[in-house]
Amino acid sequence: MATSSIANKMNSSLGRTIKTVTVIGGGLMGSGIAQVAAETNHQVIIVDQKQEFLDKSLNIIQTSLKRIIKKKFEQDQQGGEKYFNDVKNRIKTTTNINDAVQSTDIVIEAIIENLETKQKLFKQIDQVAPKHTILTSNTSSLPITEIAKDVQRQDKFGGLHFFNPVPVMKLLEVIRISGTSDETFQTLLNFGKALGKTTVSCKDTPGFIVNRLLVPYLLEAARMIERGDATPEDIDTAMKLGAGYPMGPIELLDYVGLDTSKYIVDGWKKLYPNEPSFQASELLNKIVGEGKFGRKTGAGFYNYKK
Ligand SMILES: CC(=O)CC(=O)SCCNC(=O)CCNC(=O)[C@H](O)C(C)(C)COP(=O)(O)OP(=O)(O)OC[C@H]1O[C@@H](n2cnc3c(N)ncnc32)[C@H](O)[C@@H]1OP(=O)(O)O
Ligand SMILES: NC(=O)C1=CN([C@@H]2O[C@H](COP(=O)(O)OP(=O)(O)OC[C@H]3O[C@@H](n4cnc5c(N)ncnc54)[C@H](O)[C@@H]3O)[C@@H](O)[C@H]2O)C=CC1
Repeated sequence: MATSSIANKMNSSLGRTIKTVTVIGGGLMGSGIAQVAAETNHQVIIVDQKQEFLDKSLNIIQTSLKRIIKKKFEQDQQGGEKYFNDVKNRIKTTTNINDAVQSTDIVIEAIIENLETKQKLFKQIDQVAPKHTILTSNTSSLPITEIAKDVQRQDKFGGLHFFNPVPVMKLLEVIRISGTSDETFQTLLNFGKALGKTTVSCKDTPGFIVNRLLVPYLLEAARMIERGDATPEDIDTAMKLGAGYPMGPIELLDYVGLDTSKYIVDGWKKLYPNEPSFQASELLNKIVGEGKFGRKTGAGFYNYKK
């Protein structure tokens, strides 16, 4: 029988309790992470570059919360209103990173998928955050070890990879690097549980578990369109009805964001140029070049504008 090299279960009493959470980047993922953290009684601060992005983030959270409350408090309007306000009151926003990390237990970075930008950000945070603060990245594809390259507190660094939409998807991939202490790793596993997620762990390997399998599949679907093998609609219908996936691969590319998908492939191609399943899709590059990033911009492979 195979034995697991990355233990996903340790002594849960080893970890510390996370009470305050700083989410950097309030886009698709950051807003979902902030929402789930606030819904599970954590105090949350979201940081983004401009107030308008923070306003957009709060809008995403409010829309999602309303969907949840509609079901959860179907017969209890007052309870629903209280839940909505309580969650909202646990979330603050700022454009000042240094302020946002002053007294936080954990930083979850969910900014653009670019190695240099993430490295620069963590170098800055490492200098200003309190000693006990754990630093994590929600990267889809970049090595956590590389992201943490310029950080002194290697023992308090790890990967927390959430899935889109965060309030719905139950999985959290928890990644440790060689310097991550047992206490930090256990704290991250406990935190995942506190967020209501099921945790899995793997080596700091490209795409971790899910994206290592998912992204090559998504890219091959785009290449099928390029080759004229099938239409986007038929590819999506085929994978939904023939393989039981909730979304077809082309719909899912639009849902993840075509810009983010391109960053993932570009990053992998740079780091692993000879890996055949990490080759770019010309069609994906062309659509991104036209400024169509998928659902979030109203157009991608499909058009979402009404
Ligand atoms: C790129 C990376 O690094 C990693 C990734 O994230 S890869 C992407 C991973 N995500 C996926 O693969 C998503 C695949 N798609 C799905 O699972 C589903 O299509 C979906 C959950 C997104 C939507 O489900 P659906 O059945 O098509 O639509 P819909 O009926 O609107 O939603 C289903 C439920 O989720 C809820 N929901 C959907 N989105 C929501 C959101 N943002 N917030 C709150 N609730 C939401 C709905 O209210 C609904 O709840 P009930 O069934 O209890 O009524
Ligand atoms: N979209 C997806 O399905 C998933 C994405 N991820 C990862 O999460 C991260 C974020 O992705 P998305 O939320 O989809 O992107 P997004 O484009 O929706 O949001 C990114 C946000 O970060 C902000 N930002 C960029 N640089 C910043 C900086 N230096 N400081 C503060 N804020 C900054 C942007 O203004 C934007 O609001 C990426 O690393 C991505 O690979 C992980 C899981 C799933």
